[in-house]
Amino acid sequence: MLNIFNLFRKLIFTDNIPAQSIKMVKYLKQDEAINIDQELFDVYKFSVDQLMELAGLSCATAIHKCFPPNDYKKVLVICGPGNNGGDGLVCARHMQLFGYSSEVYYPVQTNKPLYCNLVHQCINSNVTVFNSLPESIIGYDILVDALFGFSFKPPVRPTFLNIMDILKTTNKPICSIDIPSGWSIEGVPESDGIKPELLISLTAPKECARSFKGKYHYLGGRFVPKALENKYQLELPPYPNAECCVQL
Ligand SMILES: NC(=O)C1=CN([C@@H]2O[C@H](COP(=O)(O)OP(=O)(O)OC[C@H]3O[C@@H](n4cnc5c(N)ncnc54)[C@H](O)[C@@H]3O)[C@@H](O)[C@H]2O)[C@@H](O)CC1
Ligand SMILES: [K+]
Repeated sequence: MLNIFNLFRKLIFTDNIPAQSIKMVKYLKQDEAINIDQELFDVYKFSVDQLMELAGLSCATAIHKCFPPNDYKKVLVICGPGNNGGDGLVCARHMQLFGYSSEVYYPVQTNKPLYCNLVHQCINSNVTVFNSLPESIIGYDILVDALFGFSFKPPVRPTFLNIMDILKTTNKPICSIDIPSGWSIEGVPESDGIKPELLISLTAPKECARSFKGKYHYLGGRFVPKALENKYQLELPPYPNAECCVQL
């Protein structure tokens, strides 16, 4: 029902933007996503932690819209070894501030200051961070998948197979940050791949998001300068007012 409504809204109007001015958002290939990321740092001089904070905040906000803490109190955020995992650490901290009880499973940690600080911030915001898998995920209401983002190259390495199996077989709602983990960025997902209910694409959706069949698809990471958007012809949808995420 919601998807039909959104399709109708997209065809007719988007927040008072006339139909003729709406273009389809671009879906990025892996190398485009990597190049845009690099340009944000090298040309536009953003720092990683700046963008990560905005990305993680937009994910927490989108999750709040779809799975509010009154109904989905206890959350496990599963963080991988790269920047996708960093987004997850930021997201977990903001979710705690939003009224969730958040915990983090972060199996492969680095000693880079950025990540040590993010872990420190979590712990000091009453977010428990585990490096071994909790015995059971029965007690959690939602799972946030921040394992792998646009730099993922299949197949999944052995260290992450257990948690990937849990994500593949759980009936808890999964919220995936940027990419549903394990999906190839440009390909079609395997039939036994993870099936998130919410996908928050960051900067712009990636090719694999065309196969997303979950209930909610949001765009977050509202930090793309107009010149960069134009250069890569991203055709981003307008974000409503001061929102940090928008439903696609
Ligand atoms: N420009 C953007 O759009 C921004 C992107 N950010 C996030 O950064 C992510 C990309 O981060 P990274 O480039 O660090 O990469 P990822 O976080 O996607 O993953 C890289 C890590 O995963 C490991 N890995 C890759 N393939 C694997 C496999 N098959 N099995 C096990 N481990 C594997 C790599 O060794 C590396 O440690 C994005 O998806 C997004 O979440 C945000 O932090 C900030 C802004
Ligand atoms: K992910």
